[in-house]
Amino acid sequence: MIDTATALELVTIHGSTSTIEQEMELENALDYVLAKDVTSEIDMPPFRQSAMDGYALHLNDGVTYSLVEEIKAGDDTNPTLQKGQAARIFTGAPVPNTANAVVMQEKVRVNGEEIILKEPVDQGANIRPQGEQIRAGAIAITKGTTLKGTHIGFLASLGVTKVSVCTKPSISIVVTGNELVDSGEKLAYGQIYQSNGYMLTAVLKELGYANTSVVTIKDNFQHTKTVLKSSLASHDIVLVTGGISVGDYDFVGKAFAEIGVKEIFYKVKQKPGKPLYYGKKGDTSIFGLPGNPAAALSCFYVYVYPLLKKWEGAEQVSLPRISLPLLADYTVKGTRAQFLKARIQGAGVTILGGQSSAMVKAFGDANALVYLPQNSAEIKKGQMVEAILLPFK
Ligand SMILES: Nc1nc2c(c(=O)[nH]1)N[C@H]1C(S)=C(S)[C@@H](COP(=O)(O)OP(=O)(O)OC[C@H]3O[C@@H](n4cnc5c(N)ncnc54)[C@H](O)[C@@H]3O)O[C@H]1N2
Ligand code: MOO
Repeated sequence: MIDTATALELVTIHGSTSTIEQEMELENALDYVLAKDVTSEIDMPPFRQSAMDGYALHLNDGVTYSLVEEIKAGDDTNPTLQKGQAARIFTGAPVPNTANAVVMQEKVRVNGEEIILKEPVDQGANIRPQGEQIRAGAIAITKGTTLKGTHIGFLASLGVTKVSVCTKPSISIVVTGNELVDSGEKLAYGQIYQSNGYMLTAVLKELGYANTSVVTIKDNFQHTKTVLKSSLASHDIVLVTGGISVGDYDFVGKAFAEIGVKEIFYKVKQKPGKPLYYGKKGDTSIFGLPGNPAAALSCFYVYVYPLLKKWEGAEQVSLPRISLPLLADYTVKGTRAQFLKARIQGAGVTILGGQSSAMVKAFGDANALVYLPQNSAEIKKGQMVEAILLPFK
């Protein structure tokens, strides 16, 4: 059995990266990874901009200025102000080249066609210099960034309409088990509702991977081989759940071997997810995730997420990890490394109840997974632990 760090390293070494790029309208590019740097074609702001409603001044030594102009946002006027002259100006309006400060209207007294400063005004006050945010020709966002709403907002402000992004992988989810029944049907004794397929489809969608399909199969060797073969042939990534342990009806590992999947690793010293399998056939990666839903989800965030990100050429492949103090004592069961459903609150993190690998309920309250290395034993309140930040929490 290998340790968690080795398993993660093997996934990131062996995971393939797509070579296909596509041009995409900016508005459709949410959650795609940039395939090329985006360079700004304009200075932002494109002109010297007023940051306040007030008066643009050509500073002199006195406190009284004569009012000669009015400039609204969107106006294309650039009046010449002599020393001691002022123009009424509004937030976002172009500041005349001859003005060297803007004073907020609250800080002046208006007297007919004159304004009187209530306090001194600094040179350059309340003027956003041209190109203050970015200069034309500079890189706005680098290749490998996963585009979020914030990035789209920034690129839109630069007038970008199209971006070059990496294609997303097509993902096949194969759920195995004789006991599985689809929701909507009545449960007979010994049966449970199939949930892994719905769960993985939903968390993938949440992360921007919508090109997914689910197949449910019984614990039958021939059928397992046939379905896995066709899933591998038609997808970039295959996620199988269940049937990967050592039981007589766990056919997934044997099927992988027979259809020519190259095993990269099988079994990791971790809880949950001990029987995790990762292999490759050609460029297609395949995971054998444990059937237990919380184990499958934990392995998804720790190992599948970096594989997806690497496939897209992302700069940052793993979920971020931070160090935080534990808010209550925790006793570790067993010696394996642990990924524990946890909630970061304030300046610390609490390990939640319901840690069984069959129990997915606590994931609803979790915003992190606490990682405890092998043989952690007793962790005391206040001790620093590593927390993996879950996305969208
Ligand atoms: N003798 C041993 N038995 C087991 C070992 C072991 O080392 N020696 N490891 C245990 C560990 S740890 C895990 S994790 C499980 C993993 O088993 P499988 O991946 O083969 O999963 P299954 O047995 O098929 O299912 C486990 C559990 O999950 C339920 N399940 C499966 N698929 C779904 C689904 N799509 N939706 C909802 N629930 C699902 C299934 O009914 C089982 O209860 O093996 C241990 N055994
Ligand atoms: O490793 Mo299993 O996922 O503990 O139950």
